[in-house]
Amino acid sequence: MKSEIILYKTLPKDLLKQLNDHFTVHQHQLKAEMDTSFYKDLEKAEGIIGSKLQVDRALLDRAPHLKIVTNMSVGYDNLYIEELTKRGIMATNTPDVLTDTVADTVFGLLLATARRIPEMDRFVKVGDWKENIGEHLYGVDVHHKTLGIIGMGRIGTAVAERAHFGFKMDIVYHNRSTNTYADENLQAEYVTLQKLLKVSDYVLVMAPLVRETVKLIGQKEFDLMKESAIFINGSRGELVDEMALVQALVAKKILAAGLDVYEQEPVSKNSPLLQLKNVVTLPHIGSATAETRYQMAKLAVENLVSGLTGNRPPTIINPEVLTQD
Ligand SMILES: NC(=O)C1=CN([C@@H]2O[C@H](COP(=O)(O)OP(=O)(O)OC[C@H]3O[C@@H](n4cnc5c(N)ncnc54)[C@H](OP(=O)(O)O)[C@@H]3O)[C@@H](O)[C@H]2O)C=CC1
Ligand SMILES: O=CC(=O)O
Repeated sequence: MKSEIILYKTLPKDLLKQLNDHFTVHQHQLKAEMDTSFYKDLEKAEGIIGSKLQVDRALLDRAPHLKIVTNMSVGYDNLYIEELTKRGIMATNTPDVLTDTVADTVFGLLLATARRIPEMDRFVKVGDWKENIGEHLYGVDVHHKTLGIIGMGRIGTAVAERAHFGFKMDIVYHNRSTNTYADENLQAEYVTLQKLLKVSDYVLVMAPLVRETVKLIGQKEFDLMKESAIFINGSRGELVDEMALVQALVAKKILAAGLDVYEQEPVSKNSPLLQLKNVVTLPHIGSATAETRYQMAKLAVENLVSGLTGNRPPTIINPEVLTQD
């Protein structure tokens, strides 16, 4: 008999076929509150595949046969990894295949914020371009400035490569450990978080959301930044105290911000961030290109098929479950 699995994301036809060849697939929509039919299928499911579903103890209690949770994203803050591991359930994510695409998005966001590209686009389209623009609409340079990266991992490093080779920027970074590749190849300098905030023209947050990084950047951190600093968040909204960010922007403690992620997603249309001209907002599109989303879905399917056919999933997060009794 085929294993039963839950799919809660749309897949390209060929990948859906692959799943149907191996499993009985129950398709659901991700909702804030999953409905009764989802929980009915969850009772029999050996695998689940999709992204953003909160996999917590309450959900796992309703999934007695679950063997693998396959996240179609690199971030896995929606998964309670310790609990999954305790229960011997595999968890997988999709690293690497999205790194360059997310780095492109982040660098695009940085450029758009510095050079006020969305604002200038509106300026032209509403017919305000009647003579040469004045100084009040000037942007600021990106090349040869200092970029501070909090979270110099795969994506942080790919952003640093763009900054170093393409824009001749100086790179400082903060992690819990040093990044030898970045030190040796990008002349990046490991610094304390305080120093990074003080010296950077651009501050980029690219660390994962874990207990220690919740509200890592708040009022105290914005106070340390330069008045000319541009703040970019490409990781998760919860790493930033959003009210403190609004206050820093309104009080002109920093110059501008570029955001792909928010404390609450989709961001509320009443969020003060949306009223500020010096904020560039994207709808969490870091990896959202057709090619990369396909590669992420392909890797997720590979993880699921491997995990449920007795093979090691290529990007397992908690490999210790494979050797548990
Ligand atoms: N906007 C979007 O669409 C996307 C957002 N993301 C987000 O980006 C994050 C990073 O992805 P990726 O680069 O692949 O992950 P990596 O694990 O490769 O990099 C994360 C980096 O953060 C550092 N880090 C971890 N904890 C801390 C901490 N407490 N303080 C400072 N640095 C820390 C790690 O270094 P060390 O262990 O030495 O501390 C590591 O260098 C994902 O977790 C996800 O949340 C990812 C893809 C798309
Ligand atoms: O936010 C996206 C991810 O892949 O993580």
